[in-house]
Amino acid sequence: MLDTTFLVDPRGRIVYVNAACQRMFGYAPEELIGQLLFDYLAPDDRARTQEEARHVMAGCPRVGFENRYLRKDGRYVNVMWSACWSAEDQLRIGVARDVTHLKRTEAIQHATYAISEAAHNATDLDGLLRQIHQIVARLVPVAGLAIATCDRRTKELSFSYQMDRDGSLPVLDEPLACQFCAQVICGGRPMRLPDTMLRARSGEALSRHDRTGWLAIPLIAQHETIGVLVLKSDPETHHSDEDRGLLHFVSEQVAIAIDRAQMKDELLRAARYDELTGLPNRRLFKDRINSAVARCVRSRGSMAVLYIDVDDFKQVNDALGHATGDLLLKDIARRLQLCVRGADTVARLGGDEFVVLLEGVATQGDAQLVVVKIRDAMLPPLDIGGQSLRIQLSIGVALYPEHGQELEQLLKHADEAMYSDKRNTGAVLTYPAPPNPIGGSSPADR
Ligand SMILES: Nc1nc2c(ncn2[C@@H]2O[C@H](COP(=O)(O)OP(=O)(O)OP(=O)(O)O)[C@@H](O)[C@H]2O)c(=O)[nH]1
Repeated sequence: MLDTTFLVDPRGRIVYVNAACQRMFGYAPEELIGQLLFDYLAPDDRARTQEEARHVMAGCPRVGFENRYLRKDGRYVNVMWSACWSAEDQLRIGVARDVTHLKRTEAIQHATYAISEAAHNATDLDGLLRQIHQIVARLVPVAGLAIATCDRRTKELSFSYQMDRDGSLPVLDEPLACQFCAQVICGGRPMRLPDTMLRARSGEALSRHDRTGWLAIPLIAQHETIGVLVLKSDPETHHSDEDRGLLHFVSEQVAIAIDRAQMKDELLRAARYDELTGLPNRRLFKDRINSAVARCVRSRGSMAVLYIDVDDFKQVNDALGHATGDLLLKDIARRLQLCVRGADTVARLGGDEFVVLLEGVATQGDAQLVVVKIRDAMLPPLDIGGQSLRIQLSIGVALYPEHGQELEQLLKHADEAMYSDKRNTGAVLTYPAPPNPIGGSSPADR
């Protein structure tokens, strides 16, 4: 028979079981007869199974109750029961069907569906990784989970997500974890953290804590390894071959979901940030200034906009090359950011033009304090490949509401003020710090 038939007395003791139990539970009939069936139950399923047995013994035959038992080899078997009570014999008659395979298929289907739903609904990569943790934890025993992802451009590996069961703690110390993940990426297949690597870290015999199991599965999307899924398991519940099979299958869906989320994040970032400097671009700046205007209208607040242009920047490109010009722009962006508060916005409009949004600044005098700070920050020359570059900025200020009550008016005023500043100061960009202005550009020329 494919199914296992049990006869169980009112106390739950097995009175009879057929030979099919050997295949399903790993025990021969003589090993089970006389034992309590309850003792073989998965601990999590005990309470509801007792409840179900009471029901059956009250004279309600049932078909379709499911629970799990621990086999002799330590694996779980999923069982579906048909059971009834014989009052005459004072025996519970149960026919057990092995539905482990069915359950596994169901679990894979659920996980696949849940992952694609999470990929669809998650607003960002962080949210997606949190949901993936929950989905994996429903599939196999997980004490903690980490996800390492490769940077698309640099190919550097870093941990984008690490979480223990209790919601805290980095999962594995970082250098060891990176070394382990690098090995998994090279091998291209799931791998358990070898004890030798743990010993190399602790330098002695492994403690119970160190015996925690670590299983890493490469995340492969479009034939490329994009990261590694690292699972922590308690010393008592190392992942079985079946768990590994499940994880291997699910990891393919996880990889696709992460790949898509990364791409979406990148597209969103590219649409809002300047690639060279990492500063907000014109579009994001407009959003920020519009929100700031709305806040000012509500709270009768004030703000200032600084329009900044690098004097004679073209000559850096012409004389020292575009790459040097790029480095200079990056350094200017960095220095500008150091001059303002976290709540302020520094953005690059394009080329050598930057803007700064200073919320809560009401007067020309207050804005000028920041202008002076910025000019001071640009005083130290930048050293690029032995070239000492000095720069000068032209800066124009517009105040809300004095010079405009909306974005375009404010930018126009600040731009005009910047040109007026350029006319007044003249260009003094020098490299490698010679005394004369470059290229004969005089304020009158512009
Ligand atoms: N290296 C580099 N140069 C850029 C980039 N974007 C624009 N530029 C260059 O920046 C220069 C901008 O020059 P302008 O603002 O027109 O002129 P300028 O030399 O700064 O002169 P003034 O503005 O009158 O002081 C042009 O040569 C552009 O080609 C960039 O991303 N990297």
